[in-house]
Amino acid sequence: MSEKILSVNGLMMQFGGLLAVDSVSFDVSKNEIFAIIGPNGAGKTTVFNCVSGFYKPTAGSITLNGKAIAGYPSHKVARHGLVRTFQNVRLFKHLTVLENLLVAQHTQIKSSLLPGLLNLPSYRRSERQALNNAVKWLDFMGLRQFANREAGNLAYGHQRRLEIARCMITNPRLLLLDEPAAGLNPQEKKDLADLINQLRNDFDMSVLLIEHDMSLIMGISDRILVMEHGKPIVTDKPEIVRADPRVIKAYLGEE
Ligand SMILES: Nc1ncnc2c1ncn2[C@@H]1O[C@H](COP(=O)(O)OP(=O)(O)OP(=O)(O)O)[C@@H](O)[C@H]1O
Repeated sequence: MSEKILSVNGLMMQFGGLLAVDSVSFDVSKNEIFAIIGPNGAGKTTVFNCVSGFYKPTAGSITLNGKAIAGYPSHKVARHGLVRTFQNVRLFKHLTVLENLLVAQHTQIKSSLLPGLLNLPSYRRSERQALNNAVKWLDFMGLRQFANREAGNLAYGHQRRLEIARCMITNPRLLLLDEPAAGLNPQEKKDLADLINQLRNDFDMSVLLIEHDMSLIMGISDRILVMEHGKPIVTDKPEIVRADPRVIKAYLGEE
């Protein structure tokens, strides 16, 4: 577990007079599940937004698979193999479940306009491939029976799984999950933990996640970065983080 997929060094993000992220550095290795935790307002989402291209950091470097990506827009970051989910599920709610997975692939299909207009075999082939891929992911996520339902009408837990499927269908090297357990019931949380582990094991990728659910985090993370007031406190294995007096102090009164 040594090859680095992501390296963040000296990351800073300032909003007016507020330093929301201050000197944050960490690496995510190949096949690693890496979590960022911390009390509300610690700067976790801001780190995510910088890494995934939604914010241009004030300072610091972000390297994805050897490529410097700080300041890249999110679609370009995605093309380099980093995709993310959001705290509030973001799907095309009026499209069907299947259509959501087809649309996700269209950002990747490289065919030019002409083959599509002329309905050439190369175009039909890539459309067929996209459909097969979508069905594969519906099966994997246990969502096939909902293929033709509007995404916005799915149960919340299923919407979350669809959002993850929409990320996975682009074959990411690094998947960012922003509070994936929020709003899930205990059984769905357990299924989510199994799913995250399975994705990491079966698809040769890494996972970076933010989560408030401590039992989920402690159960699945290889390493955890704890932040407080924009600053990193400690980065280590779950059992060490759990016993660290600085972490306990940061969380006092929260848990
Ligand atoms: N776009 C923005 N403009 C101004 N301030 C912001 C912006 N985004 C975040 N902040 C501020 O930066 C700080 C860190 O916020 P951030 O959302 O990153 O924390 P967090 O650790 O993700 O919190 P939570 O666990 O509640 O989601 C907060 O004080 C927040 O108000």
